[in-house]
Amino acid sequence: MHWTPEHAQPLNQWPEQHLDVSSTTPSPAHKLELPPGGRQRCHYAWAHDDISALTASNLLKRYAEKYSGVLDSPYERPALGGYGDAAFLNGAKGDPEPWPGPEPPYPLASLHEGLPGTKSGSGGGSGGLGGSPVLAGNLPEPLYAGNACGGPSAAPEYGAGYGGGYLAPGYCAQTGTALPPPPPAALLQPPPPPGYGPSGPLYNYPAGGYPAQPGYGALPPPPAPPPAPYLTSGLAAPTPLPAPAPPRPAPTSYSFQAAEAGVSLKRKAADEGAEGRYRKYVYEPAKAPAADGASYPATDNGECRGNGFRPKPPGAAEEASGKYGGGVPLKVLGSPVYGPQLEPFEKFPERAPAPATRGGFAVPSAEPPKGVDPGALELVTSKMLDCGPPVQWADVAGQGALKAALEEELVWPLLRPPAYPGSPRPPRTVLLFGPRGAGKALLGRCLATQLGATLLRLRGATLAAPGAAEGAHLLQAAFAAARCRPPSVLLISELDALLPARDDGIAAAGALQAPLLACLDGGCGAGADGVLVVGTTSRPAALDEATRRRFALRFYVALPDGPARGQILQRALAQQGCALNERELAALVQGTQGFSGGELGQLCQQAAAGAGLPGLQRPLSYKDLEAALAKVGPRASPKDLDSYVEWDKMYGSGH
Ligand SMILES: Nc1ncnc2c1ncn2[C@@H]1O[C@H](COP(=O)(O)OP(=O)(O)OP(=O)(O)O)[C@@H](O)[C@H]1O
Ligand SMILES: [Mg+2]
Repeated sequence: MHWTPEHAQPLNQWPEQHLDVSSTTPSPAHKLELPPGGRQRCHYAWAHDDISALTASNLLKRYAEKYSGVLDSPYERPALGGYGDAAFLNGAKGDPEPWPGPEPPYPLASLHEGLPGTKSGSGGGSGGLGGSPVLAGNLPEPLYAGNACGGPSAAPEYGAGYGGGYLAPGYCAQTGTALPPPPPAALLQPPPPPGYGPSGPLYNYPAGGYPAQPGYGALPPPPAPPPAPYLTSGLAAPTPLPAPAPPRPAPTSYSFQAAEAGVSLKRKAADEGAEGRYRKYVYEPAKAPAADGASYPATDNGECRGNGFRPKPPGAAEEASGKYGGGVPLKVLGSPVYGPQLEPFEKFPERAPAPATRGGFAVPSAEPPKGVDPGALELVTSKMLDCGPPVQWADVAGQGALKAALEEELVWPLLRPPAYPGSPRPPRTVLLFGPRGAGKALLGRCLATQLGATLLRLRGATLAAPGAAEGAHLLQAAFAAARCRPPSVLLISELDALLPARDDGIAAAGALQAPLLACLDGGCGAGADGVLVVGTTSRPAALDEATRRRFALRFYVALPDGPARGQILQRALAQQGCALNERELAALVQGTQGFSGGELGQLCQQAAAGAGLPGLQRPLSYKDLEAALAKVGPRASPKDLDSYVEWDKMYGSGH
């Protein structure tokens, strides 16, 4: 880069051509800033305040080049210190007048005046400042593109805010700090790595841009970095971020739901139109019994199996209409195969037979009990063993809450194996108290059926009749027989007959209490896990505390309510061929209020006896029953019923 005289231009034209002068009229502030007597030298000083930062930077670079050219010139090179800024830039060689500011300003006019190249005009001279147009023309275009010295336009990348108009009217030019010249040594240093600059951390973007953050859309493009006016020419421009990623497509995670919604909506509309509120259920065809004889295979874990209906499985409609139904609409398929059985009394679901494994309740006893007379044991077994038909829960009319309590608190704990070795034992004694004929013994039989146990029945009056010694002997034999046949249920009715409070003249009354308590302690203790003792009494108040505490559960068996009475009557009359209409049955239920189950049975027997129909020559009529009502009545008084309720509140287990 050498300056030639033919390319020289008048120095007074140079600033206008090569500086980004946006205004030729200095502002009043600038005028005031001019030093006295220095207008000629510094009349362009205000102009560089108005140039853009990029232009000033490029100008600095250019000056640096010129410094470098001077240093590289073949002429006798003065010492670097001989080009002191003060002397050189002020245009007066040897001018010792220092600039006031800490950093020298750019008095361009004085600079040109002091250029040695302009005076010598020798070819190959150093790059004096007057040779800047030549330098601009010789420099590669990209290096100086856009600058005020050689570029076609003056910093087009800057907005209006950088054009000089941002200066406030009262702005005072900082002559010493406007544009500090960078040290030439810094310019001579090797360029830093690409992408690194003075503000490297700020603009040191990764080559590929920032990766998109998961879960968010494309990041908005960061603000474009300014063109780094102070970067050296060899620095690479910051890597621009890639173009904003196209907008993310709509989330597809709901495509399944959307597709399903389309199908399900269609199906829903069809089902609702065809089946209405029952669209969720479908007839389940009968399944082949499992190999082990169970009604349901073990792998079938469907819900609501007992009632024969189950939630509609996918494709079940097609199966029903195609594979099983043969196109027959679902609503004409009839009742389900596994529908609930017609319960004679109330809708208490019939339970499955007792399972083969009875948990801790079944503990077989191999050897006969010691100390028990074999004759007595044989007598008890033959006389007291109940071989009646099994009694299911549905055979007991009414008593829904009581049956549920018995099942949950007695049957299930007994049938369930112990949770852990030290788990508490389920109750082995239960007391059922209530009016006579209320169904206490019936419930005892039902418990034996549910437990799959052998039922042994004892009556307190029967035990006490032969005397205390004989009664105790029989009592011990009964418990021994129960232990020999586990699981077994020992049903002791009229329990109060064994207690001393009884005043019916039986001599043995009260004498059997001690043997009873001893048998309860031994027969229902840890050594007799397979025995359940069910005591019943219509006089719970006769039980002393010791006897009462021997029974872990105490349930009140109340008289049957209206619906239960109707069911008991229907069953009893059906056995005699009597069929009452609804009105007659309702009137009969109304007229038997306060009757127990046993008394309702007596009523039907009395009606048949009164009609003189021992051989069922004709069915019973309502009039026969009306006539029997005059002879059979409830025995439990309201006072007695209140006493039961009170005792139940005090000692009952509740249900
Ligand atoms: N809830 C009931 N459902 C059907 N039958 C019943 C019901 N309650 C009582 N019975 C019938 O009444 C009769 C007497 O019942 P049960 O012997 O069980 O009464 P109880 O309470 O034991 O009387 P008691 O106190 O005199 O021993 C039985 O034939 C029984 O079938
Ligand atoms: Mg009884």
